[in-house]
Amino acid sequence: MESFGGRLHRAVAERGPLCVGIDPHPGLLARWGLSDDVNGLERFSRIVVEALGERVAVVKPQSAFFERFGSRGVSVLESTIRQLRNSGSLVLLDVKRGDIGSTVAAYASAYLDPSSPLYVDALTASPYLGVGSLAPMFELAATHGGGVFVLALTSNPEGAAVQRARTADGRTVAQTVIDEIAQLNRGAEPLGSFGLVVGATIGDTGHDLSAVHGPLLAPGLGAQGATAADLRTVFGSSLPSVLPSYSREVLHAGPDVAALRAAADRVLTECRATLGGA
Ligand SMILES: O=c1ccn([C@@H]2O[C@H](COP(=O)(O)O)[C@@H](O)[C@H]2O)c(=O)[nH]1
Repeated sequence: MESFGGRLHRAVAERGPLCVGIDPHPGLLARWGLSDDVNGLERFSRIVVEALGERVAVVKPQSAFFERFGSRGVSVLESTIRQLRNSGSLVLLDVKRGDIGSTVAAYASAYLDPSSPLYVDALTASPYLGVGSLAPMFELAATHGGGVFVLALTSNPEGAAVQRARTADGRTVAQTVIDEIAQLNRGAEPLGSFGLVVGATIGDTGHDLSAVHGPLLAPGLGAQGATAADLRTVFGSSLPSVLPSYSREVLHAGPDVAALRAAADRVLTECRATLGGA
């Protein structure tokens, strides 16, 4: 069985370093002429899958926008995940799960067990109950070739107060997360399956990402103000591991399928200009 890191490495080589989010904001549904209900949600998601599922390396549904419609919204999420998997893109569910270990084991079953209706290639996880509490996710991911992206330095300004606080040994909280994920990826080839979320908005924070050897998901591009050129400042010598992530910047181009594809191509070209020479 191929690891998630291996599958991601191949997908990026074939399709380019790009993750596009499915974030059906109420404002985007209105902009696309869709109703702010489950029917609008389903139509929105289908259009994104049709436009990008066969072209983009990774598609990242944002669970919150599906959950807000209750069980019918989660049902749309399940079918969107299925459609994406059939179209060939890797599915990264942005759901930021984290809890005590025994509950994390249930989250792991929900998202990383191939028999689950919400089975995805990878999910986002929160380390604020301790990175060790996420162990059941790491274990199930390793068993089934899945991936986990752990929040390290998030793109929102509020994150810094927690993530850049100093621990007893002088490292920041974020650096302890970075170092633990680096340990998990040791020896993995061609790329580890355990990634980090590092916002493209954060500037040069002096954190050392050089040993991570796993994918670095970079949200915050476009709508949150960061540009592809900012990736160089944030990631420095770790640029080759960066997976740039855009949601609204691309989704604003919809609902026209050709326009969505053109927007994804444009941001990919911008990212390649920075990452290409990395
Ligand atoms: O640090 C983080 C972690 C996750 N996100 C998520 O990414 C997208 C960003 O959407 P844009 O429209 O491109 O701003 C969204 O789903 C966030 O929840 C993040 O922005 N920052």
